[in-house]
Amino acid sequence: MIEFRSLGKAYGAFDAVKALELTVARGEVFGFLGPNGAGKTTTIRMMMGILVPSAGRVTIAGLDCHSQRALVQQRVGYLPDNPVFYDYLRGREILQFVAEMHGLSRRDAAARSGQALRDWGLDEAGDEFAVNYSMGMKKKLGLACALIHEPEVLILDEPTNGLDPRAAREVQERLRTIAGQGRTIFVSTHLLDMAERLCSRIGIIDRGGLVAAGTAAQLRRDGAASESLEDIFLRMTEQPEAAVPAPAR
Ligand SMILES: Nc1ncnc2c1ncn2[C@@H]1O[C@H](COP(=O)(O)OP(=O)(O)OP(=O)(O)O)[C@@H](O)[C@H]1O
Repeated sequence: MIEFRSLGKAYGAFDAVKALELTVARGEVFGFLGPNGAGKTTTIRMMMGILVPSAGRVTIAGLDCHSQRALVQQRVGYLPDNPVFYDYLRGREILQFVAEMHGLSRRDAAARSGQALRDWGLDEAGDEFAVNYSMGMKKKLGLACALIHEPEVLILDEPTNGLDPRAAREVQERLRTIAGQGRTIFVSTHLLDMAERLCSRIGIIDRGGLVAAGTAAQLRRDGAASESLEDIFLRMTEQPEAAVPAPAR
């Protein structure tokens, strides 16, 4: 469903993403894990056609994410790492706008927006301007926008970043319900417990390169059942010892 073939992105001499080779199957919930600066957002932006790869390609349902990005965007729902809304629009109007952009009639868009507000617990805030929304409400509105056209693939960049534990739990529970509906989900996260609970397979990216991919059980060293996902993550993204500067004479 999602195929990365030698995908790379360089900024000058710096490789932000290096020769990424990966296949995500239809219906899979794939967790994309990596430390800060590993290349997760860069990869996701190439999937959405908003960054041009320096090498290789990524396809979704056989469509090239760069040259066929308009077709890809019809099939994909996307939550950016930092969703930005028109401050002077109300939550309901934002959903209506996004739904109509996806080709729904005004009446269908209104019905879908109302349902989305109820699904995400934003019903009472639907007529409030988005500028007044809390971080948690903005993320929920972003997820509702990503799902409004009922896409078969969801690409989520840090869906629980910046949320308090209760809001994070609510979002995770909704995502589990959505995952149960058979959609293909590609989700980047720092939250290892979320990856463990939500994802059928996990990929770990470090300094631009994919260092491992598999189920949590497959990633455990030599079948060490006691190794937590956190242990695996720390082991695979270990930094070389920092050079100790020579003492000044
Ligand atoms: N326009 C740019 N020019 C140069 N370097 C960039 C540019 N955009 C990103 N980078 C670098 O590319 C690397 C990967 O960044 P990216 O945002 O993809 O990481 P990330 O895994 O999403 O990190 P985080 O978890 O902190 O959001 C970082 O080292 C970043 O500084």
